[in-house]
Amino acid sequence: MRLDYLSIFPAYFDVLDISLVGKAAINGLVEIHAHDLRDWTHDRHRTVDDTPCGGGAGMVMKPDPWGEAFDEIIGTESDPSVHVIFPAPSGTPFTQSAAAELSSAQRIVFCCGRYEGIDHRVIDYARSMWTVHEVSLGDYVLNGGEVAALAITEAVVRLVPGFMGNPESLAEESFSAGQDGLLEYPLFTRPVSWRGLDVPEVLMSGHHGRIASWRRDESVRLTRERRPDLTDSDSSGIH
Ligand SMILES: Nc1cc(-c2ccc3cc[nH]c3c2)n[nH]1
Repeated sequence: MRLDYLSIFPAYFDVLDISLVGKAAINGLVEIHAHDLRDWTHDRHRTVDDTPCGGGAGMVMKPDPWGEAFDEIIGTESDPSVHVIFPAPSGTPFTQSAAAELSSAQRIVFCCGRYEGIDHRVIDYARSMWTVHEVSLGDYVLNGGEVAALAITEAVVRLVPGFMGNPESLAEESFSAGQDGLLEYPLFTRPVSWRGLDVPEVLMSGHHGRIASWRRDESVRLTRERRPDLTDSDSSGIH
């Protein structure tokens, strides 16, 4: 899997060399390429923004640098196997199932906006050429797309076959299919007693049936408390 990042702050992605994603890069599972959008400007000030047509506050990212960067990084041929991701507050909420789908992609290009956003024709052009995803991380506003791109990268790459040492651990995580789309149950480890707080006895019983039942009940309880929106979804085991 090749991952490209287009941003006016490409140094945001240096952290990928440190994290587990960096390990995957060393193992050849993923290739990471960060690019400075200003490399595709031609004026002395390396301008990437301009005032919004129709007025309004702030600045909008000009289409020209994006188009020239696309030409060089992706190419000028249409290819639906290339996934181009635009993080945006107006995007479709990013989910674990979206991460799972993207984990089989061979190429993902992250377009990280700044200012008030990117000229919409950039997205329209990308849609005419590649598979485009406008995604939101959640109902809050960031200053740009970089942090969202990092979060999406981690969610996707950890699902790439061969990345996780123990793929079985993926099955029990929140939102995973193996968890029936429920939130993960509380976790405990040694010491059994810590500052007057004890591990639930059932987990020390060695009775696997009771442990499984306790964990299921806790997942259902937590999901009902914190994410009632998940309790009606087809993937959840509760209705
Ligand atoms: N979920 C979420 C995405 C964003 C986001 C994404 C891109 C840009 C570009 C300028 N501001 C941005 C904000 N905020 N919150």
